[in-house]
Amino acid sequence: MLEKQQTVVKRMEKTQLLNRIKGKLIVSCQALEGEPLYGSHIMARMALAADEGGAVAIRANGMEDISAIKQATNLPIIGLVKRDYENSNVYITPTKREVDELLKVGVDVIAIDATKRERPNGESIEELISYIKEHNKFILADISTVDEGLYALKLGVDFVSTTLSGYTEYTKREEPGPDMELVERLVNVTNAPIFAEGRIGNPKEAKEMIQKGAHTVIVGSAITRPQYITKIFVDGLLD
Ligand SMILES: CC(=O)N[C@H](C=O)[C@@H](O)[C@H](O)[C@H](O)COP(=O)(O)O
Repeated sequence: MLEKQQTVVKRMEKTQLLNRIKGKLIVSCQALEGEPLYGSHIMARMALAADEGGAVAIRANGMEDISAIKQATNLPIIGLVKRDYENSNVYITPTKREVDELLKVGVDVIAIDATKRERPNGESIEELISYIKEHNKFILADISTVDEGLYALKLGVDFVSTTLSGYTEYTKREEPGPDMELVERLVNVTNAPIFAEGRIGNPKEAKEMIQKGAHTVIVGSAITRPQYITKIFVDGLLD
C-alpha cells in the first residue's frame, strides 16, 4: 500500500511542478571556473535576480552553487553536475557519482546528459536512469536528437530538454539561435513535456518555442552571462 501511495504522491508533485512552469521561463544560472561570474555567491545573486524577474525555476550546476542558490530563493531547482572525464565527451551529470552529489545537496529535478554518446567508466544511460528513479527523483534528459529524446522517455525520464542540440559531434551546426525544428519534431512525436533549451537569445524566440509546443523554456547565457551579452551588443554595433 505504501508504494502505491508514494506513486500517487509523486504523480501529484509532478503535476504541480508542470503546472507551475507551463509556458513560463526557467533561468539557468551557471558560470564555470574561468568565467567572469564564477562563484557560488554570484550565482546565488543571479538566481535571486531571476526570481525577482519572474523566473519559475532555476537550473544550476554543482553542489556549492546549488546550496548557495537554495539560500537565496525558494524556486524549484533543476540540478546538474558538470564534470569532465577523460574517456568520454559526456559532462552533464555523467555518472552515479554526480547523482549522489545532487541527492546530497537536494534538488527538485536531476538533469542528465541523455545523448547516445559513450559514458565515463563504462556506465550506461539505462543504469544511471534506474539509479535516479530508485531514489525517487524527477529526471530531465538533456538530448540533441529526437531519437535520444524518445529513448530517454522509454527508459522512464520525466521531461526532455533540447539542451545539447548543436553540441554533440553529430548535431554540430553553424547557424546561431535555438533549434526550433527539434522542439517541433519532438512535440509531434510525444506528449511528454518538452523543455526548449539552448541558445535562446531573446523573448521572441522564447515565445516562439512555447507556441511550437514546448512546455517551458530554459534560458542561460542571454540572461546570466554578461560576457556573452556584451559581445551581442558589440557585434550588433558592427552590423
Ligand atoms: C551546452 C551546455 O553545456 N549547456 C549547459 C547546460 O546546462 C548550460 O551551460 C547552458 O547555459 C544552458 O543549457 C542554457 O543554454 P543557453 O546558455 O544557450 O541559454
